[in-house]
Amino acid sequence: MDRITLRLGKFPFLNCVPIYHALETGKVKCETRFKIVSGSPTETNALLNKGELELGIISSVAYADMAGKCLILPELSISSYGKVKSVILFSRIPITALDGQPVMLTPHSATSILLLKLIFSKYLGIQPKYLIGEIGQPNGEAVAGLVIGDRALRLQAEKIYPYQLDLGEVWYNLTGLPFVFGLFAVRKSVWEEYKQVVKHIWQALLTSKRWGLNHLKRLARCYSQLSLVEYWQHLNYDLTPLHLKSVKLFFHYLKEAKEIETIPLFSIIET
Ligand SMILES: C=C(O[C@@H]1C=C(C(=O)O)C=C[C@H]1O)C(=O)O
Repeated sequence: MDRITLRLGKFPFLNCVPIYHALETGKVKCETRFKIVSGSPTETNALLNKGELELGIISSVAYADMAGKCLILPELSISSYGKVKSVILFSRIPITALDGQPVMLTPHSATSILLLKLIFSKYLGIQPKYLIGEIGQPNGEAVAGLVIGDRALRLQAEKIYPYQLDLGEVWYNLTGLPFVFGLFAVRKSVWEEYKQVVKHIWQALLTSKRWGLNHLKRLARCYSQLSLVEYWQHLNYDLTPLHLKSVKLFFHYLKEAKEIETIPLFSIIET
């Protein structure tokens, strides 16, 4: 029996709870030994790229760089059909007035940053001045900023910024497609050597996701926040042909905008 311990990447965001909770808490058993490593999207992207993770969630756009060394795990993603609620551009002034204005881009994101740039350049015809960092710092010069994850949920509740753009909603209105923020990937070399082990953990993730989606209220109570049920219901965790069509369209636009060099082939593990 293989005694490898797989390092499985996860985001430290509430969006991951429905997929990971049952697996992390042992409610769903997995024959494979694994260790969960938590990091922001830019961190898990880099760790998987360097081989410091064997598999896990990454920004969807990171796959464009890593397609040579990674494969996609089926039936899993972090997506939304419309409002995502945790990928938001917050602004002090109307969004259409942001031309030439400083806009902060969170350093934790890869995909959402490019989606925002695309929305500005392709659909709004606006060219803000991009800076990397988080909004809300004292003396910060930015009038607007892209925020992802739990901080985006909190900022929305605080209502400090009067103008807000939900990027999942914009993509859906423009394309009629779900937007795929995160994909699950495994390193090719790991898949080649440990197919059964990878399949075990993939199956455990699917079982854990099913458990999570059937117990959203119970999960929300763990965080003493019943409103999380509605948040999680806005998210979608599948990877259907429609999701893949959407990622391909997104990559096509990114290539047009010279943000990525090539559109990769989408290689999914055979299960
Ligand atoms: C849905 C979200 O989007 C996240 C944003 C990502 C990115 O911008 O690279 C990647 C994965 C997602 O989990 C979120 O932050 O809640």
